[in-house]
Amino acid sequence: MSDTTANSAGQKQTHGFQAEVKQLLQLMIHSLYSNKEIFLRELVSNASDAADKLRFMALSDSSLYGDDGDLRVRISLDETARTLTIIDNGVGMSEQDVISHLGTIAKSGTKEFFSQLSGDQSKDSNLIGQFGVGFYSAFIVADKVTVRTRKAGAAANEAIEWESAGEGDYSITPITKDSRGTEIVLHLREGEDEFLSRWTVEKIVTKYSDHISIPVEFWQEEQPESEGEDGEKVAAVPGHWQAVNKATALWTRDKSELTDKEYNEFYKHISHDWNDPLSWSHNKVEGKSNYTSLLYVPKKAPFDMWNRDAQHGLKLYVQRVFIMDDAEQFMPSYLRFMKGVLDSSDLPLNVSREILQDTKVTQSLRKGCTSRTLKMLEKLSKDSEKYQAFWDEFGQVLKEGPAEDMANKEQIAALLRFSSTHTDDTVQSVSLADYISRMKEGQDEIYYIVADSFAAAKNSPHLEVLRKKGLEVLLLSDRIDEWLVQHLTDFNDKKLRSVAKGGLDLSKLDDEDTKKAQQETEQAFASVIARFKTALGSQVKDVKVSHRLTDSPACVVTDEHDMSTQMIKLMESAGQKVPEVKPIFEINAEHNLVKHIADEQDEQRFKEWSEVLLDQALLAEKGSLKDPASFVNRLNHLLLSLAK
Ligand SMILES: Nc1ncnc2c1ncn2[C@@H]1O[C@H](COP(=O)(O)OP(=O)(O)OP(=O)(O)O)[C@@H](O)[C@H]1O
Repeated sequence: MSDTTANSAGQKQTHGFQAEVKQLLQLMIHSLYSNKEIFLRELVSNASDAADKLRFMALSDSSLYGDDGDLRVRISLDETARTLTIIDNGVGMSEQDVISHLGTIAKSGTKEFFSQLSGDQSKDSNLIGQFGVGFYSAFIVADKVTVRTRKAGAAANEAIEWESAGEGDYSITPITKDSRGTEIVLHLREGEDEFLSRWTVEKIVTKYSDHISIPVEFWQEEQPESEGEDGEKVAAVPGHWQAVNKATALWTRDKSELTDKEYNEFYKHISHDWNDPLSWSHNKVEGKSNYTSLLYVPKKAPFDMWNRDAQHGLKLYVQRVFIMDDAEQFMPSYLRFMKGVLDSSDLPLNVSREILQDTKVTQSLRKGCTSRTLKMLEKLSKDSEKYQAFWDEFGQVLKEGPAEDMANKEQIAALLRFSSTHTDDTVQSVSLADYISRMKEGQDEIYYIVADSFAAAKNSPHLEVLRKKGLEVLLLSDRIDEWLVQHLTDFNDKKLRSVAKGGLDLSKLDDEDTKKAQQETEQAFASVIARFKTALGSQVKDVKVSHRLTDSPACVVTDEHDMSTQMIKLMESAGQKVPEVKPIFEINAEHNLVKHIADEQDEQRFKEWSEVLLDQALLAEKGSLKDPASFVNRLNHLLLSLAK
């Protein structure tokens, strides 16, 4: 069966696996055992990728095909030797390729993956699935794997044999291999005889790899001449390789003839994800633009979603010829979690990443894919359970949308979900439309607060009067939120309004009696306010009677057009110089502590109280003080004087 011979000139060398590979192999063998048949999916998937890569290289050098242009994968079983062999005539590997691909893990997210392992087998098996199992899954069922490979364009005697028992090391030997491509021989472990059964293996291949676009073939034994039902002679059929799959690119097939299972398996093939996708959208566009897109929303975020250098994007084909993986030009960054295939008839076959950067075709494809994705998410949002699962994984990325994509701002805003005082729950499930539907009569703005944490937002003194009036407030505490509200200033003609800023005016919602009472308090308190202003001097921009507090004695707010506290913190943490922003100090005239201070006749003591009150308010707002020691000293001094 094998077309290889040992290369007498070559020396066998032994190499150690990278430490992570050893760990991954151990984990895989133990955690994925109950799902062991997936090794076939992984190896057939790699063979199909190898065919795609060869086709791509042959676009510029068709001699790479040699006399072997029909790309395919073959699977053969040998009961006596107890081996299962997968043979492709794809791109193959050089010695260097073999060492770097089959001895190390060169993937972004590797560190995060290993740091998240828990030792719990079922949890870890899911993590491995998400991370991608790939070639090493062969060791779930094999106690020895032999790979023989010859790279396209290399001579027969430049082939390589890689062999390992999946423990600490592997060997590499130069060999002679007559044909191009890769042959992977799995020496099955004791007890894995089911993978020697043609029927079983064929069934698994059909289950997982029906969508593979090249033929997956099994050997069909010779059929001797026989007699038909009516005694007629049926000619002998010689032994031949026969495909068990449809071998057409799945996205070129008609939607109506594709099953969910096929879509799911295809997703796993292109994404290297373990889970089924959450949803997909398959579209053929004809007319001004001609392309087919098959876009998937994954269930789980990849390990490297927050890594700026991580690769993402669609698999690009031009007229069914694979061109590149991770073509990021067709999706905006805030949709970088999307997976899928784009097959364009308008791009040239020799298109490169550089050319893609700024062609009209790219722009129109990007527009099409973006709009398709947003529609898909909108549809998904009708199923609140599924959409919540999506939001919990990818919501933070989608929140980058309004800043990045002005044209689709309103549509993206409709997809956003927040925590709010309606539920007071950390789960972000409130849409802006939900919020608007609950707005009180006379309310024409969407209220929000941005804080460092959910607890800080939820317990902020700024919410006191809004809670009392039954006005809902969005509780924002993700890192991206301050950035989001800078760009998302309104939705459905309703302005978004920070409750921590000076411009908040709830008087429209108050009845005449309340307004009158407020005016009276302001007048009665005018002299106390003047004392506060003198006592605090340049520490504050202004001092006012507050109408937003019920339980707290005081709070600070930023002037409507000043930079918000949260924005200042973000800029400071990014090492940027921020101009000093003085707070407006608001006093709750009804609070007993404030009444006590107002009665204080000693101006020195009044100043101390004012400063303690201001520091308290700053602490509640920012979570820290510039000079905490002085605050503690002043507070202790006052406490002592009260204790006397
Ligand atoms: N049959 C093959 N022909 C040519 N190259 C191959 C073949 N099988 C594996 N490789 C090379 O080895 C690399 C590693 O394969 P492996 O399956 O472990 O990872 P992957 O396919 O890149 O991603 P994943 O681990 O998510 O499946 C591949 O990217 C490819 O370069």
